[in-house]
Amino acid sequence: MRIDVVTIFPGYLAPLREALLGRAIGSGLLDVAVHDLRDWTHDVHQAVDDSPYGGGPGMVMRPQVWGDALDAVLAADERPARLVVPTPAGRPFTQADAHAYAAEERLVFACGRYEGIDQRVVDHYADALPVDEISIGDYVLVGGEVAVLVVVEAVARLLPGVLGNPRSAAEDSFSDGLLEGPSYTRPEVWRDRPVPDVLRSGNHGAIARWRRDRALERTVARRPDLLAALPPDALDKKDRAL
Ligand SMILES: CN1CCC[C@H](Cn2ccc3ccc(-c4n[nH]c(N)c4C#N)cc32)C1
Repeated sequence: MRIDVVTIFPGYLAPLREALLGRAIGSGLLDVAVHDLRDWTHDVHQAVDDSPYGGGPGMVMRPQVWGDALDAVLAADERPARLVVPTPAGRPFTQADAHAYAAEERLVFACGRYEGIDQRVVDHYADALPVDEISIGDYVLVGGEVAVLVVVEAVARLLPGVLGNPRSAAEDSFSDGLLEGPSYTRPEVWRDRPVPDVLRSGNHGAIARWRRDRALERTVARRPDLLAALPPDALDKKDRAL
C-alpha cells in the first residue's frame, strides 16, 4: 500500500516512521510519502489560505494550491487512490473503515488547517475518485495531521505482516462488536490486587466465558450503543443471562 499525506506541517507526520509503522515501511509493506503543501505555492509569502466568502472567523485554505498539489501527488503513481480528508464535520471513522482502507492500493490524505479546505476541492476530486470526509471523534482539533496519524496506524496494523501476531487484529475490540475485557500479566498479586483466579486455572472454556462476560459488562457500561448495533444472533443464551 502507498500512502501520501499533503500538509503544511510535514514534521507532524514524523511519528509515522517510528516503531511498528517504521518497521512496516522499512520492510516494504507500506510506502509513505509526505508532501509540503507550500511546495505548490508561487508567491513570496507561500500563502495557502485566504479570507472566507460570507465573512466569519478564521481563514480558509485556497483551492488553487490544493488542486495543484493533489493533481501532482495523484499523478505520481498509477495505482487507484482514495482521497481521505479529515474534518470534524466528517463521517465517524470506524474499525470497519480501517478494514476497508486496508484493502485499498493507495490512500491520499489531505490535511486541512485554519477553518478547513475550500469545499470545491472535495467536490472536484469526488468527480474523479472516491473521496471520504471522515472524523476521528466528537471534539475539535487544530488540523488534520493528528487524525491522519490515527487513521494510518489503525489501517497499517491490519496489513498482513505488520503485526507480529495476526491474532491481535482478529481479536480487536470491535472485531466481535464488543469492547475488549481487562488484561493481566505477572505478578500474580500487585499491591494486594490478585489476578482473577480463573485466568490461572488452565480451564480454557471457563477463561473464554469469563473474558466474554467481562467484555459484555464493559460494553454495557461504556458503549451501550455498540450492543444496540449487534446483529440479533450475536448474543447467545449465556450472554443474555449475564
Ligand atoms: C474551529 N474550527 C472548526 C473547523 C475545524 C478547524 C480545525 N481544523 C482544520 C482542519 C481540520 C481537520 C480535522 C479536524 C478535526 N477536529 N476534530 C476531529 N475529529 C477532526 C478530524 N478528523 C480539525 C481541523 C477548527
